[in-house]
Amino acid sequence: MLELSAVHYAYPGADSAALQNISLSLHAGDIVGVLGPNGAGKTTLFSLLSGLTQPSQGQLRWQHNTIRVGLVPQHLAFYGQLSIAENLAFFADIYQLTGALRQQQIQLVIAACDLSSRLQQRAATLSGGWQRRLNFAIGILRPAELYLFDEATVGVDAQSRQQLLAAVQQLAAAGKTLLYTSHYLQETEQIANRILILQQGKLLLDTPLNQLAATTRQLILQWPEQAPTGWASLLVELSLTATPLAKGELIALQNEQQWARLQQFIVMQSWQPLWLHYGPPSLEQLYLHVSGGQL
Ligand SMILES: Nc1ncnc2c1ncn2[C@@H]1O[C@H](COP(=O)(O)OP(=O)(O)OP(=O)(O)O)[C@@H](O)[C@H]1O
Repeated sequence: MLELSAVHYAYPGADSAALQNISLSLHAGDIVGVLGPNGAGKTTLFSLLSGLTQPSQGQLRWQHNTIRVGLVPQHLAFYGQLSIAENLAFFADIYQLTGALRQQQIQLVIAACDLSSRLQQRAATLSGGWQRRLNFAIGILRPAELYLFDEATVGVDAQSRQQLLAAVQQLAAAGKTLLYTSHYLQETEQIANRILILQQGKLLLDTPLNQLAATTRQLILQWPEQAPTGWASLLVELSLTATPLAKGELIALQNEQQWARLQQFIVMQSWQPLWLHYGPPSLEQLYLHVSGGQL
């Protein structure tokens, strides 16, 4: 649906690039959790995907000519002096929604974000969590192929958050593509089927999540300096690929036999890995290791 190849972006006058050499493909039905510490480049990536900025180098290629993008921005983007209902009507006008589709979309987001009890309340007088829900509703009001959620649930109470996550999952089930940033790793783990990890503008990891974790095992290991002789050729023999991490490497295994062969090799060595984890890693474990410990 969308391909980024070798995308690079530097803000005018900045010393270093906010995004460097980002290549990835996005597909219908993907819920992609985008993780990275503050300043990693997540919001910049969303600006490029929503067309607000253009890459300094590299290309974004859409499968179809017109792709509509729904954005739930990190900063609240509605009119405080208008009520919830007036804000929804205003943005429906901006998105040029008319007739039955307009009514349908407005009703859909009111239900998805549980807004019905305060439709007439001025947005400025809502609590922080309610304002987030309105912000979320406006972002998904527009029928789109790609939806971007940037810290969409900050400050929302646990029950309402589950409702918003359910709305995200419904969009994916309807074949939409979603990118989702959150510093709540459990939340990302709950909904994402794929994880991107960014750090200092670089894409450190792009890996499938839930279903893969249930059916396959991942090995994360770190040799003291370099891998022993024979390690690389054993990986080739077993048709395995090692993805380099900030510390060590990650290898996705398809069966227990592969793990048995690797174990056999590891125990025979005169030096052992500094770090080794085998199994379906929790997202937090994976993330902390890949990013070198920065949340
Ligand atoms: N308007 C701007 N002008 C110059 N530099 C910027 C601008 N916006 C962001 N940056 C820089 O670009 C880099 C990436 O920032 P970005 O906001 O994309 O990170 P982020 O991963 O979304 O962070 P956070 O988790 O804090 O929201 C940072 O070094 C930031 O200082």
